Order: sequence, then C-alpha cells, then structure tokens
Amino acid sequence: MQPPESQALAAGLAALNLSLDEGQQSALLAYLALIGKWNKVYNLTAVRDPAEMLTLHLLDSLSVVDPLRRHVGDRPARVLDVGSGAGLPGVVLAIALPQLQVTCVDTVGKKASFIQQVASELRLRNLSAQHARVESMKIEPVDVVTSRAFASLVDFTNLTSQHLLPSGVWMAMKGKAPADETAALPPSVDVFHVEQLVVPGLDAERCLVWMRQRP
Ligand SMILES: C[S@@+](CC[C@H](N)C(=O)[O-])C[C@H]1O[C@@H](n2cnc3c(N)ncnc32)[C@H](O)[C@@H]1O
Repeated sequence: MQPPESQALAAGLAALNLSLDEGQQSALLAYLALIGKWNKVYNLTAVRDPAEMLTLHLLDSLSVVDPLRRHVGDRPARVLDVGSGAGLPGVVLAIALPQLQVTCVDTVGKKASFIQQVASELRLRNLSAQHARVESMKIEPVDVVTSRAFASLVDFTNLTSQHLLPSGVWMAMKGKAPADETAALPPSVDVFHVEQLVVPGLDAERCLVWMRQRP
C-alpha cells in the first residue's frame, strides 16, 4: 500500500494528465519532505501542513508543466525562476522537465542555500540557485523567465528584461487574470496569451500570463 502523499500526488498528476516516472514522483515527495525539515529551522514557507503543501506548492507548480512543455517542446531550454523562495516553481520544473536548465534566484540567502541543498541531495544537475537581487544578478540570457507570487507584471518584466533572449518569453503564474496589471504594461511588452489553469484540489482561480518583448 502506497503512503497517502504518494497516492495524493499520483491522483493529482492523473488529474493534470501529466505522466511522470517513479523517480520523478519520488523526487517531488523528497523535495516536499526537505521543505518540511528545513521549515523547522528556517522560515521557508508559511504553508506547513503536508496535504496543503502538496496542493498549494507541488500541484500548483505542476499545473504549469504541460503549458511550458508545449512552449519549449523537447529541446533544451534555459529557465530563470525569479523570487523562488523555497524553489517554487523552479525545483518542480527541474524535476518534471529534465531537459530544462533551471536557475532560481532569491534575495534571501537561506532560500538560495536550501535550493542548492535540494539540487545536491536529489542529484538535480539541471538546477542551481543564486543568492542575489534579480536585477543585478549575472546570468546568460534565458529562454523563459518565470515567477510565482513575486511582483506585479510591470515590476516582473522591468526587473528581468535584460535576462531574456530576444526570442524568449515571460511566464508569470497568477491567480485571477490580472487585467489591471496587464493594462499597466508598457508598449514594449506584448501579452500574447493568458492561459487558465486548473489545480487539482484547489478551489481558486489560477492563470499563466505569457509575454514577450516587442522588437
Ligand atoms: C512571496 S515569495 C514567493 C516565493 C515562491 N515563488 C512561491 O511562490 O512560494 C517572493 C520571493 O521573492 C524574493 N524577492 C523579492 N525581491 C526580489 C528580487 N529583487 N530579486 C530576487 N528575489 C526577490 C523574496 O525574498 C521572496 O522569497
């Protein structure tokens, strides 16, 4: 008999129509256990109940895997997760889409250290973390800049535009479609898609705002 969190993850993946192998599912659960362990010492995330963490952190982040895979296809791509906190969605993306090279950045040193520890313990060679302000970090330009619960769309795009390849896109995880935030964007930012997401077990609106730079 599988432990309850494995069953809940498997059910969530089925609802998302996502197929992850056993190794990936174990890595996701090990990641959740590491958050729980580090949360006892460092305040990584306010969510502490394991079932809530599974829905609000894992399944919420997993809900963007298919949209991102549809965008990048099977090719290798570089992703920057801004204001990752405990590694959301960056760590989940690195586990679910191993062809990605994921860099997480956070201004809080213990959060970046935690993500480095996750990369090392789970042997995720495609995951790294920087302790920096995103606007002043050094990184080769990336294909996708993403964030969850980081900043308004104006601040998010403004602070990160220098890290995006000319062909790159922003993928912002948001709750209800933020019409006021999209309206406030400068003409240089093109919102080309607002995609509704469904997170299994979560009775709340979620969307992805896809943007790119106008030439
Ligand atoms: C509300 S938390 C979101 C954490 C995570 N993305 C999540 O969804 O659980 C926002 C994070 O952004 C980080 N942050 C704020 N300003 C930043 C900046 N200029 N550069 C990098 N990280 C920043 C904070 O330290 C914090 O960990």
